[in-house]
Amino acid sequence: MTSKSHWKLLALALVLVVVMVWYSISREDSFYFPVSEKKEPCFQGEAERQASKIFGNHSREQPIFLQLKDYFWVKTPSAYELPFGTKGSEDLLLRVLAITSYSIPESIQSLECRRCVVVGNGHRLKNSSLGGVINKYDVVIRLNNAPVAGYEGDVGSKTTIRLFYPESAHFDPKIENNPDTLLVLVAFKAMDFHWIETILSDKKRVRKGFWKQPPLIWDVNPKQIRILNPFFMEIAADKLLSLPIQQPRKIKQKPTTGLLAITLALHLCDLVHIAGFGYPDAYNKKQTIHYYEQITLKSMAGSGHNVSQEAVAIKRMLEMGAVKNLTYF
Ligand SMILES: CC(=O)N[C@H]1[C@H]([C@H](O)[C@H](O)CO)O[C@](OP(=O)(O)OC[C@H]2O[C@@H](n3ccc(N)nc3=O)[C@H](O)[C@@H]2O)(C(=O)O)C[C@@H]1O
Ligand SMILES: CC(=O)N[C@@H]1[C@@H](O)[C@H](O[C@@H]2O[C@H](CO)[C@H](O)[C@H](O)[C@H]2O)[C@@H](CO)O[C@H]1O
Repeated sequence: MTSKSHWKLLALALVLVVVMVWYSISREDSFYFPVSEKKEPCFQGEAERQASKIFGNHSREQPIFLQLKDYFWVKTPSAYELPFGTKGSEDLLLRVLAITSYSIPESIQSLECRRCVVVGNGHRLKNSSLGGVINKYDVVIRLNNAPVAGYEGDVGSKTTIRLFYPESAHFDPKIENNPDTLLVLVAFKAMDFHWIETILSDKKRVRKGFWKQPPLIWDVNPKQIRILNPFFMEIAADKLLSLPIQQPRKIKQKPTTGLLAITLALHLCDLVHIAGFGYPDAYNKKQTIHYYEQITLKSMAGSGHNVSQEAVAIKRMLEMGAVKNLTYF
């Protein structure tokens, strides 16, 4: 080989290496951890230790779900209105808590170490083949109306907890959940409590007051329903996003349901993994955001979310090891 062609080959190899390095940096694969077939080792109290660094020492004292006794026997005062507290919604809430439950199921309670995965609705779950891995966690947390049927290979089929609000409730909850899935209501406004009360007590439905028509008939067992303590929305907003809690603005800034679910998992679990989190860059106007439907970032205008700020918060949690990511970020 002549020395000229030798140099050409070397230059080609160099270009190849540069392209490979650039590709892996651009995908930020540093926050991807390879999935192993074995269960990750779980250390009791680990998430609690991490959560106390982010949220402070006392957040663990808060109940995960709202309880009747705190509104019936003792009137627990709340400093904030929904979605960050229950101030002003107590009477409605009292009626809802009288017909729902607040317990953490025995199947979770009895675990020595709680391995949890929070499944975001992001497009990067598509063709991920993570279904089997997701199903192995003790607790699988899903969000809104994200489907499972037809997507089992990528997202799994087990749903231990699903967070939702009336506008994000799946019209047929039986298809996308397991019979014992906990359906956890995240209330943003008093009407959200009113909606669940009318559904469960079969009272006259109200159609006004929602930004999207929620189901009017919803086939669920009241024993499956829980009401998320708005405290978790408050600390996600305050400690993860530094948002003001009292906002005069019409479009209130608030955490996404996914960030709220990670906050919840850090208080409920011992190990927290996430999958399907991460939005396209703002200039990427054509990229679809969900694994199950074709919609873009444009659909989120007016939602009161700051997805780039949330990405910073998630990266911080990944860097400190509070959570691990099954997809790339
Ligand atoms: C039009 C609109 O209001 N869309 C909102 C939708 C919509 O209400 C429901 O899907 C029901 O139809 O809900 C939201 O979110 P959404 O239901 O899209 O997604 C659930 C959570 O997954 C994470 N996610 C999603 C897509 C993506 N590319 N990257 C992600 O990280 C986010 O953490 C997100 O919270 C919501 O509740 O937060 C936030 C969205 O703003
Ligand atoms: C005042 C009002 O109803 N605002 C609505 C927002 O709450 C709503 O955002 C949506 O509100 C939900 C709570 O109800 C969740 O926070 C969701 O993440 C968020 O996107 C947007 C959706 O396009 O429509 C406005 O009219």
